[in-house]
Amino acid sequence: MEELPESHAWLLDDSPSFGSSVPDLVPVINLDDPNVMTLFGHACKTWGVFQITNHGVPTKLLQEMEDASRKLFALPIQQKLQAARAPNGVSGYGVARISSFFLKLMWSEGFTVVGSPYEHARKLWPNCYTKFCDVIEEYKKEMNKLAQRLMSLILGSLGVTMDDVKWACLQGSSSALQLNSYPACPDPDRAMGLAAHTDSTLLTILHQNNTSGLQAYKEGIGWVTVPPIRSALVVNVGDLLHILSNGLYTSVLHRAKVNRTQHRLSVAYLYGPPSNIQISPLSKLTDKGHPPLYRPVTWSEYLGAKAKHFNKALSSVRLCAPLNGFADANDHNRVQVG
Ligand SMILES: C=C1C[C@]23C[C@@]1(O)CC[C@H]2[C@@]12CCC[C@@](C)(C(=O)O1)[C@H]2[C@@H]3C(=O)O
Ligand SMILES: O=C(O)CCC(=O)C(=O)O
Ligand SMILES: [Fe+2]
Repeated sequence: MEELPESHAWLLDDSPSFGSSVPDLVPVINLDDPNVMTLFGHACKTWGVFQITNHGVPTKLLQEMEDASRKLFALPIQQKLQAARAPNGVSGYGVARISSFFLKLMWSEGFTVVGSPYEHARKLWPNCYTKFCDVIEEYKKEMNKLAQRLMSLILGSLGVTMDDVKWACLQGSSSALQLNSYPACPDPDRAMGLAAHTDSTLLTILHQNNTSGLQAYKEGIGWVTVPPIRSALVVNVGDLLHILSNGLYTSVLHRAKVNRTQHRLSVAYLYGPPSNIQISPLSKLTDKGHPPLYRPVTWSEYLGAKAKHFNKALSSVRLCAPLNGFADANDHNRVQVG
């Protein structure tokens, strides 16, 4: 394709936007650093996004996941559509589910895995789906282990232990895997890979291939690129952690831009609590002067709120107006989202 179709041309007015020469960089935290807990707390408070190194996930597995994803998106469209996400379903192939909130189309395709990948993988490769499924299962296992470790550090940085949060040690936490593909685009400045959003998770662990595109929004600065670092994974604070920390750690608004020459791939591990556990601000963080700002909500209920209200979902579970008069970061009224 030589020209961007009008259906995909976004009217973007989001300056200032910084590339790699930002005055302030997204933190990169070495998990072996003796100060890791403090560094996590600071990054969650000031950015809501950071990169981690020495995370222990085998490089080979990250590469296998990337290869499996590339293989999937390289299939002919008719074959991918065999595994299309059902209208009210969550798993399968399709456009970003937030697409319905925007007039323009995004320059991307996705594949979501909730639970077992077998049903959809069989439709993609009727005779050879085992390798794909094995990689997905192994990836989910490693990511779950890492997410529990990150959660323990994040709770620690809030002065809380995993024992204080009864569900945190429970097996059966819910998760989803989102494979994203952003083909090279003839007019990347006017296109949008994945529109600005926050994740509904506790936290998201993102692996991006060697092509930049992920941007995070920082109050007072604007859109900042999160550069791909080969050995690093990106961690986003999601809306449920925002609620759990009573707004101390803010869920990060982020988006994916596209590239003129390179095909970009990313794999997001969306980590949440067991689906029917009520999440509310930690009692250790609230008192008379700091009342709980959000009502208890389960992950399933919150995903429903997100599907209905999108960027107003966090406000929809808010109990009282913020004392400082500012809207929630997620009520990104000042940031153009579509
Ligand atoms: C668990 C989930 C979070 C998610 C909706 C989903 O059911 C599965 C896909 C997830 C994802 C990935 C891309 C961005 C996002 C906003 C979307 O449209 O689908 C998130 C959803 C979310 O965090 O709300
Ligand atoms: O592709 C990216 O960098 C972002 C993906 C993302 O935000 C998501 O899957 O939720
Ligand atoms: Fe996201």
